[in-house]
Amino acid sequence: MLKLEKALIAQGDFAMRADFTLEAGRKYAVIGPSGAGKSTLLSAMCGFVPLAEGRMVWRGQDITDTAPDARDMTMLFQDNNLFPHLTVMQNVGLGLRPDLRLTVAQKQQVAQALARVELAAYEQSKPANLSGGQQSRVALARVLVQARPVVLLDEPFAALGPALRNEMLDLVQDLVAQTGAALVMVTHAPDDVHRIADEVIFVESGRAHAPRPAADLMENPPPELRAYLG
Ligand SMILES: Nc1ncnc2c1ncn2[C@@H]1O[C@H](COP(=O)(O)OP(=O)(O)OP(=O)(O)O)[C@@H](O)[C@H]1O
Repeated sequence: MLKLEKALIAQGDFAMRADFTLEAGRKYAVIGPSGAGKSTLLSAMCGFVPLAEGRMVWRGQDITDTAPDARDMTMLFQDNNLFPHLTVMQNVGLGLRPDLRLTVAQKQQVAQALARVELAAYEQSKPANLSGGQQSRVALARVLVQARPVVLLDEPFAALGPALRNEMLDLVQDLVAQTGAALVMVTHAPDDVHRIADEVIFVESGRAHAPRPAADLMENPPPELRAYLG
C-alpha cells in the first residue's frame, strides 16, 4: 500500500536507508536507539523530509514529490501540536479545514470525535486548562476526524503515566480498527510493542529495517535489537 523503494532519507549530516512496504490495516511499531532516525522516517513518510534518493509509492502512485497536505496521511507529533489560543473544538476542527470555516456537518463530525475521546464537556476549553492526558485525547480526536488511511504517531504518549498511556493505546487501536487505517507508531517502550503492534520496524545504523512480525522479533531479537532492548 505504502512503499518506500530504495529510499535514502537525509537530514543534515544524517542519512538512512529504507526499502519496504506497509500494508493497509496493519499496526507497525518503530523502535530503535535515540537518534537512530525514527522521527526522521515518519517525517519522510508524510513528506516533511524529502527523499534524497529512491521513490515513495502510495496505492501504485508515485508520491515522492507530493506535498504533505496532499498525502493520505496524518501525523501526530511528540508535543501533540495543539494551538494554545484555540479552543478544543477549533483544534480538532483544524483537521478538517485549516481556515476553520466548518459546515454544520463538519461541526457535528468534530463533536462526535470529541465524544469518542470522552471530551464532549470540554469543547470550549483551551488546551492549557486540560491535563496532559486530555490534551493527548484532543490530538487524537483531530486524527480521528481526518480519517486518513495512514496514521503516523511519533511517541505520542511518552509524557503520560502507564495507566493513561495504555488507555490511549487502546483508544488508538479502536480508531484504526474502525477506519481500517495503517498505524505507524514510534515508541521506546517494549510494552507498547506487545500491546499494539503487529509488526516492528527496527531502526539502527542508518537503516530502517523491513517490518517483521512483532511477537517473533521480540521473542527472538537479532543481536542489535537485543543490545537495544537491554
Ligand atoms: N532538522 C534536522 N536537521 C539536521 N539533522 C537533524 C534534524 N533533525 C534530526 N536530525 C538528526 O537526524 C538524526 C535522527 O534524528 P531523529 O530525531 O529522527 O532520531 P530518533 O530515532 O527519532 O531519536 P529519539 O528517539 O531521540 O527521538 C539525529 O542524528 C539528529 O541529530
